[in-house]
Amino acid sequence: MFAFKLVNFGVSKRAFSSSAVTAAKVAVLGAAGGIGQPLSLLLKHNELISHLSLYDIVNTPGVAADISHINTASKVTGYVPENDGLKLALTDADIIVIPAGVPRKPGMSRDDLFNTNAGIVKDLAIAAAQYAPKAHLAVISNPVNSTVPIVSDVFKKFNIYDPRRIFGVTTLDIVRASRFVSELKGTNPKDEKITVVGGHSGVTIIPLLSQSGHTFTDEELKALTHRIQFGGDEVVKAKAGTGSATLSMAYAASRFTGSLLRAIVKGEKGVIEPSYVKSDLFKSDDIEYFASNVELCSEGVGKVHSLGKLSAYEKELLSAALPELKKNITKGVDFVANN
Ligand SMILES: NC(=O)c1ccc[n+]([C@@H]2O[C@H](COP(=O)([O-])OP(=O)(O)OC[C@H]3O[C@@H](n4cnc5c(N)ncnc54)[C@H](O)[C@@H]3O)[C@@H](O)[C@H]2O)c1
Ligand SMILES: O=C(O)C[C@H](O)C(=O)O
Repeated sequence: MFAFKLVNFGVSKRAFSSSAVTAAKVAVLGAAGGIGQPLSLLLKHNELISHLSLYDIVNTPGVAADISHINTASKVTGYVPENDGLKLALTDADIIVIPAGVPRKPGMSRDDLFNTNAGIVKDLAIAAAQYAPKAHLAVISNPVNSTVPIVSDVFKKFNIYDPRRIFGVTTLDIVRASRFVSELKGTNPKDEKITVVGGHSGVTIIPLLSQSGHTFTDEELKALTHRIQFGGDEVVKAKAGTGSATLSMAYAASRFTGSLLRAIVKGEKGVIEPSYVKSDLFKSDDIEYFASNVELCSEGVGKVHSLGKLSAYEKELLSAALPELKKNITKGVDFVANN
């Protein structure tokens, strides 16, 4: 039995009213997990966060107590399900980041996680719809291609759906792509701006290396593309049954959340992050969600960028991705319709 179910550390008050946001409450759901802990640590350093609200089904009081000792200004609270923990974690949240759910083991696809994670994400989306209907949601839980449609369709059922506020976090694909290209070209990864579009699993991950400013041999292009598409598998294999990417993902999610905060809290213009969002880019193929560069604004999604000019190879990758993406989206939509 925990000595306390709800912990509330720190003294700073929520620093904004609905009309003038100067800092935000960010809730992390799944905060005691492999991603949740380092993500919460990184978010504690973000000065645009006034309140970091940590929720998990276990161990959150300890994580919150630990992080709360870091000498940055934000308040940290930790919740478990008892005593209305989820409601308290979500109430007044401006951004909800969701890394709750099980990770892959070697030999599994992200879609193999669907049976467990779809229900977790659906329940958390229902709670978000009830307690923080205006929040921006950043979904990390896999399979992202399906969990974003799940959140969206739950919100439609609650009549609070605003597609500008729901994001699938695909930043890790871009982080990896820039790192892998820099390793090959001997450049600083920070200078590499690699566009990756599509979805977040295997063949649905489409790196647009023709737009990178580099030239590659056919062999390099195929090897790089494969590594970017299956970078997650590289980590799953190396972790040998103990999980998937957590630290690089925490970095990626912190970057994404930081960008969103700059847009919604500071009103900064021209903030572009790749993300899997409701998109009209492939509407004619009956595909409702697609990852591409997204310009963020105070309402969330500002402008969904088009893909630009594709090489013949990238057009082939796109043709392989679209049917898989459609299948993943339909699976999420059907889950909400039937459960
Ligand atoms: N989008 C991406 O690029 C990306 C990258 C890496 C991992 N992931 C995915 O993120 C998810 C989490 O990965 P991880 O390594 O942190 O897993 P983990 O098992 O280490 O942590 C998951 C946490 O979720 C918690 N949890 C389970 N059910 C919950 C619920 N109903 N409410 C709140 N919390 C709950 C668990 O208690 C656990 O602490 C996985 O689905 C993984 O595939 C996505
Ligand atoms: O590979 C996984 O299952 C986790 C994540 O989606 C990743 O890309 O690392």
